[in-house]
Amino acid sequence: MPEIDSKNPEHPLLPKVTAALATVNDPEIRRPITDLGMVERVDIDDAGAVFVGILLTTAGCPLKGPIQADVTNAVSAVAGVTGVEVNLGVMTEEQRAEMRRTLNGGRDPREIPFTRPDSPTRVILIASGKGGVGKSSVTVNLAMALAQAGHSVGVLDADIYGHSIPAMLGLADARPTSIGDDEESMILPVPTNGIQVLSIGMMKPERSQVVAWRGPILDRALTQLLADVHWGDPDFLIVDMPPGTGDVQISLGQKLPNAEVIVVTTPQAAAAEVAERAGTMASMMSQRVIGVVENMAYLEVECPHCQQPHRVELFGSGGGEQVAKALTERLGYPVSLLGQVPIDPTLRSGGDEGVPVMAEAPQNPSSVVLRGIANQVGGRKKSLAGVRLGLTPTGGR
Ligand SMILES: Nc1ncnc2c1ncn2[C@@H]1O[C@H](COP(=O)(O)OP(=O)(O)OP(=O)(O)O)[C@@H](O)[C@H]1O
Repeated sequence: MPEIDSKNPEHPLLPKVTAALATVNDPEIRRPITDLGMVERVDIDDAGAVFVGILLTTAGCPLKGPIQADVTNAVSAVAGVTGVEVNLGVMTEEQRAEMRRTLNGGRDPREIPFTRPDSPTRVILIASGKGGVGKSSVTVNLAMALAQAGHSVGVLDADIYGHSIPAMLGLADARPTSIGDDEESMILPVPTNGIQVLSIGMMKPERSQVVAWRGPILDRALTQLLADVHWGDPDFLIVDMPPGTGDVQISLGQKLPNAEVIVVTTPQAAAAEVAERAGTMASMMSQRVIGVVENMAYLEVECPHCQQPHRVELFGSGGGEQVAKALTERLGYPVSLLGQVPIDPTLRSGGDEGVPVMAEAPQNPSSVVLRGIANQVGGRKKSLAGVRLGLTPTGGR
């Protein structure tokens, strides 16, 4: 733990106050503020009044309010403390560099942490053949269901054309915090609904701007989103891919050869055929397709005659099954249909309003199916099969 200055280091309350401060996590980094060098000083007077000096990474830190409140609450709860004053300051460039070193844990700052053989993170790419089939909706709600089941989850919106994840989570205007503004800077994903989120859309200076990256620039941007971001070794990184089989698929295929892929399709045969191509592409990049989600599978309506719920298959049927079967044959291992998500107006309105159905209506049929998919995905342990162990052969030349 970095040193904490104090006017009265022998004060009997100091160890208790320090221990209380160690229970406060930075909301973006999810580590104790005491480990991060954010507690600059703690002074305690004879009457038990505590003064805490906190250093933020940037003056405009969007979470300074919650940090100040958490510190006040934690210190107030210590027996013998009669008052708390929290002063917020800002780190120097040297202090920020020290924090980055702590967060990096000694690894090369340009290394993609998810390719390390000992990475605990399962990277799951949500892919589709066509746009508009519900890939982003599945990404957000699956991530939230995994988080609700107790997993730590990062979400990366890599859909350069339709980065809709921020709006779906009510983060349309959020901008991630950057620790430092030089070559070595580190970006912190935005915390919301128990998940950590970063989107290509958040890196644009303005919402209305179009991302027109291709080739090497796109490749570099994707590397940055994986390597220069403090993802903090979550259990899962769920990546919303652009539809189709283009530059991002190739680039992420090379950067994340051990990623797993879920293919999203709608029920009609034409969509299913395109979805098969997305699965085949993933396999060509040495990624493993772990299942298929059929979205907008049916609409449940109450029959005016018998008053029982009936399923209306608005977009046909069988697409998910067809993709799972075709990929099983083509890839030579079982690819199952993980679930059929019904059409749900709350899922749609929740996406538009920035409150995902998993938060707003966790008992809706669409939430129940998506939670079932999360249970299937989350129940499996990270497999080391096919993982490159990063061993360098010795001997020879
Ligand atoms: N099961 C569903 N029930 C009702 N509406 C849905 C459902 N799934 C998705 N939608 C709606 O369909 C639209 C497209 O969904 P979404 O943005 O998730 O698709 P996408 O495949 O990510 O699209 P894109 O590739 O363009 O980003 C959104 O308005 C979303 O709210």
